[in-house]
Amino acid sequence: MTETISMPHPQLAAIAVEKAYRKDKHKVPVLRGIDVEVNKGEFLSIVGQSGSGKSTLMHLFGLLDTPDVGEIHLEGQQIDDLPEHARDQIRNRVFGFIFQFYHLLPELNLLENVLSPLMIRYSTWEYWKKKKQFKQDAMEIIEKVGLSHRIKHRPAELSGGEMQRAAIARALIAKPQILLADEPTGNLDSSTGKEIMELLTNLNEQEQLTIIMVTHDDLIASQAHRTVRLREGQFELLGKHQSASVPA
Ligand SMILES: Nc1ncnc2c1ncn2[C@@H]1O[C@H](COP(=O)(O)OP(=O)(O)OP(=O)(O)O)[C@@H](O)[C@H]1O
Repeated sequence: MTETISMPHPQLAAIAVEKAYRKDKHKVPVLRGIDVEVNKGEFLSIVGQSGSGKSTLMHLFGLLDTPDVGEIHLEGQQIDDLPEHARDQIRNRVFGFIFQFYHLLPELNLLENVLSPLMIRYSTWEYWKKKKQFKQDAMEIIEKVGLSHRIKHRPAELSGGEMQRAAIARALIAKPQILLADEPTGNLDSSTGKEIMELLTNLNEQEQLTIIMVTHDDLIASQAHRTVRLREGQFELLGKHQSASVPA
């Protein structure tokens, strides 16, 4: 009798994913058969030339868009074909997003920005009932990203690095399992970028937070466990970095 060994599923996977956009009457292929598996606790970086489809792939992972062909799986289950409300729930509860230009709300202070995902997730009544706990959680996260001295500041009163830290705190308040970071250091000088990378690496190592990061910068990319390069709509595997261990 042959014994079947069931392998654990990767946390997130793209399977034979294709995506094209329409420009005038033409179909412009961007992703032409992407296969990638990401394990829990892994830090993956995605590099590639401008226009190679990095953000498109992140949008597909985070259920902000759907593939034309292929599937996105979470813990072995297809998620790209779920009804919209189920996709919304997964997007809000599983994924955290950070972007190159932070996307903080200018009229809210830092603490309010960090709390904003919870204001959206819960009804007004539920939010007010749990507000004390939420505020305490937010203060802990703000301390973790090193911004306790800035809670009343609005985004315009923060530096670029501080705004990115605030955006990271806002992503963390919803306790995501996977952080999708699109050019998180793209708007920062190199030493501030290094500090943000230290913060992301700590979150990955200490909290087993899975991170998928898009970057133009090979040096930044090399701090992840593994880098994949998008070229002509497909992945060119670059392999594991020597310096970091990849969770099984
Ligand atoms: N909504 C859209 N409609 C039409 N074309 C799009 C759309 N989004 C992206 N594209 C096109 O798809 C291609 C890939 O875009 P994408 O933003 O994924 O690339 P990228 O690798 O992230 O680029 P960059 O590094 O410059 O941010 C580009 O040619 C872009 O113009």
